[in-house]
Amino acid sequence: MTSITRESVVQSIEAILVEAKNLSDDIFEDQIRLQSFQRQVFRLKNDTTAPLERIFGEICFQPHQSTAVRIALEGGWFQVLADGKPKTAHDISFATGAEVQLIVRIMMVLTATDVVIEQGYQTYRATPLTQILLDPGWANGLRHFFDHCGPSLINLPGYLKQNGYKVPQNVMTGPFADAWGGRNTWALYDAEPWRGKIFNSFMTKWKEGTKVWTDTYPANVRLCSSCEKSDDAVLLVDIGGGSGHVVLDFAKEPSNRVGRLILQDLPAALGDTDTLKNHGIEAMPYDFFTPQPVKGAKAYYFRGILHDWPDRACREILSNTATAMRKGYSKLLLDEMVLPDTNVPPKGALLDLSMMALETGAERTSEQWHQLLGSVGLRIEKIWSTDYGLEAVIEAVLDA
Ligand SMILES: C[S@@+](CC[C@H](N)C(=O)[O-])C[C@H]1O[C@@H](n2cnc3c(N)ncnc32)[C@H](O)[C@@H]1O
Repeated sequence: MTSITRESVVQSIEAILVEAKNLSDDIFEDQIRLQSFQRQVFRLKNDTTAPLERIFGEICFQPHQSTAVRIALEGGWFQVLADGKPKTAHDISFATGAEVQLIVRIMMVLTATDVVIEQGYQTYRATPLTQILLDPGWANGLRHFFDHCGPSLINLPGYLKQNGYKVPQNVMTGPFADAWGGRNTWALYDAEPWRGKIFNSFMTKWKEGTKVWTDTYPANVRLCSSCEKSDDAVLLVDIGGGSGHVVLDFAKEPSNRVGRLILQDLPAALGDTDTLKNHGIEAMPYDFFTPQPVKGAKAYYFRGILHDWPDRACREILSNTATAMRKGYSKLLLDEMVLPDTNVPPKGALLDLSMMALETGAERTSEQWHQLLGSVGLRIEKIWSTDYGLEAVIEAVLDA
């Protein structure tokens, strides 16, 4: 372990300054540079915090921070701050009915962690964070991770110990089912549809917050130009596409209208099929653990599906697709993360743990993707990727 001295702190700050000068004018525009800068700032902050302080000031108390945000969200307190003007605990109490002393105690956590600004004595102001949580989609993201993933995460250390510290492989007996009375995520959403709505609303929002897959993958060159020219020809099947936000987006581009577009999911997830029909998209109930009924499409597209499942289930899903693919013509497209082998950014690492807790799934490295696809007779032609692989499209074909 290298010891931290005043000199090494000064050197780190100088290195950070160089990184800062390399940021683009709009710092959020170039994510690669921003993440490299953030990593150095994060490391300096950690290096200059005593280890005991890190354990008891940060790690032990992370759940407390999310709990405080979750309470304020559900209590409607962020709504009261929405106009950007300072509000007292009494104002929030008057608007929401919460007791003043409770507001003061929870706000103490939120101001200490910079979620809310403390403007003066028992007086609070919104931050960009609280403004984001006013959006129902992002608020549902917090609900999803806290309410659905939370119990499974808290259960995970005991679950893994009990099961001999092995990667969970069975979704029916995995950590989520163990924490939720034997139900996996999809069974829970089925039994309590309002939870499924929370999840779907978050997924739709999440999609808005990330790159469009066709920014990473040149669909025009790789798919549209070689799609068969006949009325029956299927250009793209979006499998497990939820209510269809991705395929609807894809359909808006006239140059993508060179073949049929099909959306598949479980019946309950398909949503409003009239909107789809109006955009010329066919909605088709389909369970991806059964053989794919659409044969010989140009592309079979999965977004954020395989990271939900352990390897054995993925092999089943992929085999069901591979049998419908036409050799030398069809492509399998996986819109997924491809984790770097080292220095995985926090977003990738923490999502991987969420996938284990939520669905017994995993984020995968390039080698893991090669192995998984190779095991069912598929070959990766190219991984199209940006942002350290956190946005990637894996393009595969039937192996020779
Ligand atoms: C993480 S969401 C991804 C949704 C969409 N692809 C997106 O990126 O927004 C997983 C999707 O898989 C669907 N799903 C789960 N089990 C399925 C099954 N057996 N057959 C088909 N779809 C399934 C869910 O209904 C859900 O829409």
